[in-house]
Amino acid sequence: MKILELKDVETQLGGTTLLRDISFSLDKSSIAALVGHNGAGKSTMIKTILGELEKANGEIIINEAATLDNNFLTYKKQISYLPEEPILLSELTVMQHFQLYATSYGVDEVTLKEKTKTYTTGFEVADKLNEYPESLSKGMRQKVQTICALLPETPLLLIDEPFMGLDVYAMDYLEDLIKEKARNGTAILLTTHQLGRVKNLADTYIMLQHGEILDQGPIENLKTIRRRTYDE
Ligand SMILES: Nc1ncnc2c1ncn2[C@@H]1O[C@H](COP(=O)(O)OP(=O)(O)OP(=O)(O)O)[C@@H](O)[C@H]1O
Repeated sequence: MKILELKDVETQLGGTTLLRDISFSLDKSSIAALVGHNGAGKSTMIKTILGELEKANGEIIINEAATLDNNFLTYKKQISYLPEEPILLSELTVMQHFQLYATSYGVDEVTLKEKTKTYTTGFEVADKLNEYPESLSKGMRQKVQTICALLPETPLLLIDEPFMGLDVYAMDYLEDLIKEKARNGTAILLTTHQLGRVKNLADTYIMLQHGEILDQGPIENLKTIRRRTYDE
């Protein structure tokens, strides 16, 4: 079953075309890596799927039904998103952030409690639940934002640079969690520059260059791509 499908998507901003002729799909339980040089259009693609950037042309379909055009709320509720930079609120404690995300996505109290315990222990932030974002390190804020995105069970999870700012132990833990999410049915699209790590994580890759898809296919094929095209 296709969880996400893009057909001939084009995104423009201020008269400039940032993405053109973007077509790909993601199956249930699959992990796709969006790769490419700085400025290739990876974050733009994520923001277009989220509806933060308005597409100029084409179609984006979730769960073979909802689109941004025909049912915005149903569409949005099926996506969980981990941004490149944490966007935490200075007025809320760590636990209040988790409660906010849980409430927004209808995660029940028991599940919230269980997941909070598991994830905060795994990411070594269990003693930070009553802290405010200002008193956390950059990596800790990233961990809190990561946990927020992992709390809901949505069909689609979008992750912009999942390993940014995390220590090696946290990266390994997150890799396991992403794999577990996929096993449970979630389709995951992640952007990354860490090709070595993504080869053990993703099933497929989509390579962007200057806002267009240069190449896509099974992750094994990434090994054969010339270093000139994408330097490891
Ligand atoms: N707000 C904006 N206004 C104008 N141009 C933008 C804006 N945001 C991004 N762009 C342009 O869109 C293109 C794609 O940028 P994007 O951030 O999607 O790249 P990326 O592949 O995510 O890069 P990186 O690996 O550096 O994160 C770049 O040419 C960038 O200059």
